[in-house]
Amino acid sequence: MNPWTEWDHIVKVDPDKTLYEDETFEDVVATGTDAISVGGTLGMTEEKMAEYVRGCIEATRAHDVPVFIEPSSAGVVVHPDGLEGYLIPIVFNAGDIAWMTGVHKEWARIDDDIDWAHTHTEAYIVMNEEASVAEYTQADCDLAPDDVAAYAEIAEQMFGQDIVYVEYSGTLGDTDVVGAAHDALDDATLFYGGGVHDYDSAHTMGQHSDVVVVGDLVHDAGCAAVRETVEGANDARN
Ligand SMILES: CC(C)=CCC/C(C)=C/CC/C(C)=C/CC/C(C)=C/COP(=O)(O)OP(=O)(O)O
Ligand SMILES: O=P(O)(O)OC[C@@H](O)CO
Ligand SMILES: [Mg+2]
Repeated sequence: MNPWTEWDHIVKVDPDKTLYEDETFEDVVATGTDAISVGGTLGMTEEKMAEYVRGCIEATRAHDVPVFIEPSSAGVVVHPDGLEGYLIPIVFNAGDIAWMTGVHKEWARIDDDIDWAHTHTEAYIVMNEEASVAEYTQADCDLAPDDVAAYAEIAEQMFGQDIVYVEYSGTLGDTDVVGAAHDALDDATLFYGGGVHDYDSAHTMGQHSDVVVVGDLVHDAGCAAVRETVEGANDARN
């Protein structure tokens, strides 16, 4: 069984940002999140990625919290020992086919060490036009709930995707949109990310998705706030 089918919550740390005050990766693990993914869009380098991934792997060694890399380009993928795997975005509503196959082709061309057994794809639907990721991928964010549901449906049924990711990076999404994607899936897992900042927002989004992803909060407000979101996401499932 795919590990994410058991998850309620992911912390996404961005190597281009610092942790909150003097917090450590151990503090991030102690929030009770189910997995850590390392990724971001802007300012990413292989060095920053390697340093953050190393820190996360060391912090999770004594715990059962897997660490994944979620790359925004082929050049930032590293292969350290102890990494659980790779979550590779495919942007279904991108304005350029590069974000569906082009950069992936390029990755396969330049990286001879791809560990396919631990590489999983995520069918992204990017919904916040203000986010860097929307600009980066020239995403068409002008979508109604039935458009998003249809993208989710084809991602699972035609493209065999096990993860669909409704991405509102930076802002809390529309529950009608998120819920429509959720309802459109049979067995695939719906990740929701964007603007989750407290118990209530995590609980609400957790009720309309399978896994809640929390990003900026860990950098901007710290682990006490993240812990609340873990509780909200857990309670939404139970
Ligand atoms: C083929 C390989 C190895 C990589 C390419 C994978 C693709 C298609 C990436 C497209 C961009 C994407 C969906 C990246 C995922 C990470 C993400 C959404 C980070 C959050 O982005 P923002 O919050 O907008 O960016 P900042 O926080 O950096 O402003
Ligand atoms: O940073 P936030 O707004 O929490 O978004 C989380 C994640 O979906 C970003 O890729
Ligand atoms: Mg961000």
